[in-house]
Amino acid sequence: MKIAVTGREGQVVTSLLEKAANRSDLDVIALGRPELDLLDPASVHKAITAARPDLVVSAAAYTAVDMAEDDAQTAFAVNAKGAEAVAAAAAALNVPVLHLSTDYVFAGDLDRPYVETDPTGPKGVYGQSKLEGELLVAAANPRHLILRTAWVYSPFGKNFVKTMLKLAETRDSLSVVADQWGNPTSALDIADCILHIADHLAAKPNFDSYGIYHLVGTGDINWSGFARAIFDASVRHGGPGATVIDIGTADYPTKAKRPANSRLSTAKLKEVFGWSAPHWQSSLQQTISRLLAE
Ligand SMILES: NC(=O)C1=CN([C@@H]2O[C@H](COP(=O)(O)OP(=O)(O)OC[C@H]3O[C@@H](n4cnc5c(N)ncnc54)[C@H](O)[C@@H]3O)[C@@H](O)[C@H]2O)C=CC1
Repeated sequence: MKIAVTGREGQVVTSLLEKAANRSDLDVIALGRPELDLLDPASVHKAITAARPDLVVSAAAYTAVDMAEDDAQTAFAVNAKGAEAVAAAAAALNVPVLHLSTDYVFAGDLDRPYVETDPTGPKGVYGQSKLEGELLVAAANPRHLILRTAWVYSPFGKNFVKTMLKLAETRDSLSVVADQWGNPTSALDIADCILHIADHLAAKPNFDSYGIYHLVGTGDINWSGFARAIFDASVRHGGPGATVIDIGTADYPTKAKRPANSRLSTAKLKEVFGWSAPHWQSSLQQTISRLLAE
């Protein structure tokens, strides 16, 4: 099976390439700039058509949440029109598209994990652009799986885990928000899930449960609890640690507003695809031990 994935250096892309390297039956091709630029829909069509994949994974995005507040035009061009071009190129080849989306499509004011059918209500430009992307992807390709994920970390790229470990090299204590809750998600687990879904689709040519799915790590925590777990694991592996001080969102102003409750229910993913992610604590241990060994 040949899978084309958008982007070259992203956390999810890199994880997918690494996981697929263990599978001789899979050929994953990463398509990124300059050949595939989400700001240039013609380049998207050209690159995907030339790759002739059996499945397209749409993982590249404008992910700078705070910068997006001042650069809505680029965020929408990449996350909405760019995503639409990826889905349309897949549709033209008559193949499914797996599109990554986000918890930020929700306002975060519910007091339970969000299910796929809950009303959306993004609080910032990034979330609005990703929501628009979901709608355009769904309209462009009936064979779409929109995978909403959240709180992604990995040994690759930029993420909260790497930032915390870096800060602990020079700081004894750190203030971290305690009133935002979510499901930490390893990009390597996202890659496992994508490959599981790819196998599922290949085995079931008549699959018809296309639509939106939530894909996050099992278990939830707030950011300060996540930071403490990172330092506990780091110290256990001989790495740096720091004391975490709980603060409120109001004490840490950011340009873009974040949802207080980012928790996503993954029951639908488990029911339809028979897959669920490991507990976030076990995936975190693996990432920390790997980062500290590097
Ligand atoms: N990182 C996170 O915490 C979360 C990420 N997501 C979504 O998951 C997906 C993957 O995220 P990550 O791997 O963490 O992102 P990342 O920021 O690590 O990588 C983004 C990738 O997109 C590429 N890219 C950006 N602009 C592009 C353009 N104009 N043309 C072509 N490529 C372009 C970058 O080069 C990079 O390879 C994205 O759709 C993101 O919106 C959803 C929820 C949380």
